[in-house]
Amino acid sequence: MSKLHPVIERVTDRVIERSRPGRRAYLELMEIEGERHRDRNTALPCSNLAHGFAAAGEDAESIATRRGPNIGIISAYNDTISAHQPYGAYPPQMKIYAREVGATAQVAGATPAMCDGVTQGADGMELSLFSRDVIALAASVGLSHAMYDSVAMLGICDKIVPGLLIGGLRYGWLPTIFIPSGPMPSGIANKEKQKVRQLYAEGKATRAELLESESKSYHSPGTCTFYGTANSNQMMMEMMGLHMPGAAFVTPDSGLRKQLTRAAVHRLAAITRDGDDYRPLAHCVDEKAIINAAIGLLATGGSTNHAIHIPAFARAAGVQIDWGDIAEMSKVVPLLCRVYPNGSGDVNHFHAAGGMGFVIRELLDAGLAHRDIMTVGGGDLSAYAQEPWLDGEKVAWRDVGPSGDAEMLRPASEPFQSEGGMRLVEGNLGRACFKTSAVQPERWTIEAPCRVFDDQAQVAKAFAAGELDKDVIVVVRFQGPRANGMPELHKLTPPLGVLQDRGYKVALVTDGRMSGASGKVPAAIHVSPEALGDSGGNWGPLAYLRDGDIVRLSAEDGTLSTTADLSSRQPAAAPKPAQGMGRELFGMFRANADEAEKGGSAMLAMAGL
Ligand SMILES: O=C(O)[C@H](O)[C@@H](O)[C@H](O)[C@H](O)COP(=O)(O)O
Repeated sequence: MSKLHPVIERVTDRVIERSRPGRRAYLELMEIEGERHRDRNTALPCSNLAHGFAAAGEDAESIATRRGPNIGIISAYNDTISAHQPYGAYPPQMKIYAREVGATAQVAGATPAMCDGVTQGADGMELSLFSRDVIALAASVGLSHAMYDSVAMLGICDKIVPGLLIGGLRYGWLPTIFIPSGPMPSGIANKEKQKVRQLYAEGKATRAELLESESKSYHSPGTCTFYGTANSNQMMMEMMGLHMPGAAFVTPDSGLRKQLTRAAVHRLAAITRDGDDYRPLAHCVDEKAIINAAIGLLATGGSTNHAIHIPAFARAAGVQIDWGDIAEMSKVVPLLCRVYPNGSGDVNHFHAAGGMGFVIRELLDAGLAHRDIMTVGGGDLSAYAQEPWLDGEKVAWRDVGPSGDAEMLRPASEPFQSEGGMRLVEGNLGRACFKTSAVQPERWTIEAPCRVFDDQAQVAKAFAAGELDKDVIVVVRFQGPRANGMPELHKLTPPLGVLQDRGYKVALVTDGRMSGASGKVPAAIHVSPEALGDSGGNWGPLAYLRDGDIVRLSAEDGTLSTTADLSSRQPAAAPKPAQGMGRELFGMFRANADEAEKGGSAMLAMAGL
């Protein structure tokens, strides 16, 4: 068995040490809660219990007499978001699978699920990050019925998995499995789609041509096929051992998908407190599992959104991890994958080439991931270094061979880069993330005069007027959690991509987010502290920048700085919080949110986590 890399060991020890009081308090609470709910039927008075099974039909008696485990399903189903559309059919099917092993299943609750693709560049995007916390709250409400012995989480997309995980972790005495439904089949190549978008941005393609190309990309139920936030979530659930092994990227209507879901339900009946293989979520998600999630992100060049979500869900488990920890590991975790936007193939091609089983085997063999974590699949993370297949009617697992496509997936001994896909940049403009995996190394350093904007629409206008046809660092500020909920600014990619292709040195600096689908243009994102002042009147450095200031952004030497003297300036006036599209209702989330590096969450901050 390979020895753990000393840097991974050092970072893990540091995270364990830093988290000691929080982790202890969390585990103590979970232990007390688990004991209190050990026998849910005596814990719940009869009238309460009867309310809970009144509509359970043929399962009512079993629930009433506690004949077998009762699985709570938290579903983020809706049929507008393509990845979640298949979930509509899941609960009735899951109830049948539960009965096969003497268990029952009930839908404990539903959560919202928003699609960042639908809301990209639109007002609704300002609710997106906070929707993660709404989902955590909604999951918590569902589980508060206290009727369950284990939990099935039905959620895939960007904020949904982190939100479900945060909610689930507060019920961490319950064993919990995430059940994905898989990617849609590949449509038009993602690079083709981007090309048409750039042509449209330049006025060289019509709206009809653009819509035709987009509909060839987004064309059926299932997760979008680029390696963005949703698919990075799936990767993380594998790295943390919270899926059935290898469930991430099996297409929605395949027989294998069905059998994986069936196996997950059977497993949920087997790993409860009453059995002899108890696997509570609180013990599965420990410091090592959280470190594994970050390592997976680095090794695969995953979504930058997880630089925000990992610290957030870690807090829900009593663990503190920050960008310094992730950046230190990035120096030794090699980049093993090139999936669009970091390459040209999509997640279906990635899966066919060996997928997550290959990545996990390589990381484990090179001592770059923690093997000794408690997983839901059984045993430790070794089970996830395999791939599922159909042996007759049943799912079985087998070893993964060599990479089926060296342009997309490489062994740890011959990686695409000797380091991971993300770097920390910092200086007198703050601290930010730079996703290196999608950017050509010759663009890792950009130094140029900046143009400062207070929203993305102003950038589009300046681009259309030709004002950005030069070497420029585009600063988009007042996009942090407190200012406007920290939207993704992915709509900036086509115009900035056009400028880059015209031969200019371009970069983006923002306290907002980019999408997991963003790439190509160098960007310092999630700049912390954000520009908008906090309750103590401390404004972030971006609030003091002016047009023409020289800004240096370098992933090579880890810099984000300006030569301008900001000390004698007043901060710029911040735009007023926007109204409409429900944004006014989210005032309390904005007012109390903490910095992106901590997860950008009012809910966690106010909970004292
Ligand atoms: O973080 C993400 O992964 C994105 O938010 C993603 O959820 C969204 O759908 C993209 O905006 C679409 O990306 P394309 O530009 O590839 O269509």
